[in-house]
Amino acid sequence: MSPLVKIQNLSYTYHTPKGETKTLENINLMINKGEFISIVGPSGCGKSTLLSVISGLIQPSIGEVFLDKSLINNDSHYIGYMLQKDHLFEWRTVYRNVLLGLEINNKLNAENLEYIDSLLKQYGLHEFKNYKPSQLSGGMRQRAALIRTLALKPEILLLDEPFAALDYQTRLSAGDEIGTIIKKENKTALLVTHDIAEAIFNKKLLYILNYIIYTSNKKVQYIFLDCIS
Ligand SMILES: Nc1ncnc2c1ncn2[C@@H]1O[C@H](COP(=O)(O)OP(=O)(O)OP(=O)(O)O)[C@@H](O)[C@H]1O
Repeated sequence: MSPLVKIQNLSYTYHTPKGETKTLENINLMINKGEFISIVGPSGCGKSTLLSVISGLIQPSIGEVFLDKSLINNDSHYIGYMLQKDHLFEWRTVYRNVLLGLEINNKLNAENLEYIDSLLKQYGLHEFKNYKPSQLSGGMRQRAALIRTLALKPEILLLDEPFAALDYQTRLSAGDEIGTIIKKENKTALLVTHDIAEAIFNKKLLYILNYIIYTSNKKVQYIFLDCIS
């Protein structure tokens, strides 16, 4: 089976009038379909940069990133991005927030609407669909943001510290919930975080092998956790 994402000898350097910042150096990584990978590293080590490269928002300085055997580009429909802030719009109901990606991409058809309905029902938001985002808890908001992302049926989800804005207790439960949804929907996901505990939030999902990749400016270490339960 060929990997869904293949990163080969990736380096990235930012160039600004003040100079250059070497951010990623010689990263090699393969992500198979259905895998959940966590990338852990301290602030500033290049985690968000790595996601930006994988999503095609920026091009590698050196190296290549393949998505399903093709070089990535920035209009790929393969990618769903979930950020620290949920970016739900307060002037829209939960339902109209969840529809937003489909609206923008002109994909509001019966099949997709049915899919959204089933996600809202399965993940406990259906009865809140006419609420405003401010009437939801932090964890519910993150679930709504995830459903908005899933609506476009991305092949891979890029999660950039999606729980950082939540309080500790909510972060734990939202982490579990989001991990369960991703597993149930059989999505491939890449989570970046500086929080080791968050990186293994999917511990209940009986993954036989879970990769934690620790990135730093100069090196990448792979830590393999076996049979996390
Ligand atoms: N647009 C940019 N222009 C110049 N330098 C940048 C730019 N974006 C990020 N950097 C630099 O690249 C390095 C890595 O930044 P990045 O945001 O990828 O790290 P991170 O690990 O995601 O950090 P955090 O956990 O704080 O979000 C930092 O030194 C940062 O200052």
